[in-house]
Amino acid sequence: MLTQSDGEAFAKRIKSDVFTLLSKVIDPELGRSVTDLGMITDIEVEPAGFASGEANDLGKPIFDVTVYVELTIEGCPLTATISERINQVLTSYQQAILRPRQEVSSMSQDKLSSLVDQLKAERRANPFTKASSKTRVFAVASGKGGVGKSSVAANLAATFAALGYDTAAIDADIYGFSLPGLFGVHTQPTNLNGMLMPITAWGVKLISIGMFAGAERAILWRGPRLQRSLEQFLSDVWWGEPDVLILDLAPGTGDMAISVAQALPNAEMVIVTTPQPSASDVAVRSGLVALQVPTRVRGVVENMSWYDHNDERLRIFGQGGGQRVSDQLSQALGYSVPLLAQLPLEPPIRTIGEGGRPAVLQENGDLDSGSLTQQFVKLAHDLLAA
Ligand SMILES: Nc1ncnc2c1ncn2[C@@H]1O[C@H](COP(=O)(O)OP(=O)(O)OP(=O)(O)O)[C@@H](O)[C@H]1O
Repeated sequence: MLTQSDGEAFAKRIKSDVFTLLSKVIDPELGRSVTDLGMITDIEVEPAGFASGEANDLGKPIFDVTVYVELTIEGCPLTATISERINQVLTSYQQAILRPRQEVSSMSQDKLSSLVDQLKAERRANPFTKASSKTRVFAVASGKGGVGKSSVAANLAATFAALGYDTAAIDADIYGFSLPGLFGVHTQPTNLNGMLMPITAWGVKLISIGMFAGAERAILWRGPRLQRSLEQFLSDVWWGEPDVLILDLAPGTGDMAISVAQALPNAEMVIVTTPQPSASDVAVRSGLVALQVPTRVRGVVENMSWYDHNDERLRIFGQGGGQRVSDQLSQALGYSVPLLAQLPLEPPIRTIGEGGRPAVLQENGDLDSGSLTQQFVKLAHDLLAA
């Protein structure tokens, strides 16, 4: 039996232990612990008797623990996740049985502003230009529209994430955005005093102009649009420090790739084409941008290379486009630009993609075991290898 003073001393120890345990609860949006973010404003611990139920808990002291949580914004969509994580930490405590309770409120405007200022001060405007940035940036480009550039970007991002890499993706195709649809995102990013939280879908942190409506979209569209919206996505979104950043560029041969190379000097380009000359000729031109700006073209992905039908391989769009782009870019740029993958025409890429899930993933979010997925896994590894 605990005396009253033992009980008080124990409660004090529990309070400090709980604070330490909560320092491991990470806010899913900001990627920082709830204690670092000042979200835990108090912890109250009250003795509540002794356990008499389950055999392995018999005799353990019971405490009611109230955690006062201040959320960064009211109605934060991830409140339930944060609450659940806090409860898990409390119920896993070994030395006593803790009965958790949470008092949830939201931060005052002043506290929120200073938190956002502090977070902003900790990073440069565009975190990906830092010499120490560990993020590999892959910009997926094509000359022509409709060749499957966005599908390749989405499936590649989902593959990296499913392989365990911290992965982000920017839909830089502001006029023809498609990543929200391909990832099944229908919500608007949280705006934390001017800092936007990317939306995580299928393990990928995503941002797209398609996620914004009304005034927010209007702001992103102002000014010299392409350059500015990309810069805003890079500097106003809280990215943390992902291992991989995928950009889905607008189709075309000019401005966008130059903007990307200026904003992201480490960006490596992946050119997507289909086999036919009308796509591959213009794909070569999109890669030649690397002659004007210091960016490296890492390789070519040929999409819709064939369609397997009743044991017959049909080359619906002809053949040779990917190899042609690879040969011509290698020659023009003076280094090897390999043909990294040839992907089949497979209806599930479209049907599953249109349903809001990258086709390389199963419904539970794990990588599928099919040959298409294996090709994306190989592509992901090859891109990281050099
Ligand atoms: N390998 C494939 N097999 C079957 N369908 C595909 C394949 N790749 C892409 N698609 C489908 O083709 C259409 C065009 O693809 P996607 O939007 O990815 O192309 P895009 O090059 O990004 O086009 P845009 O730049 O015009 O947005 C989509 O409906 C997509 O689902």
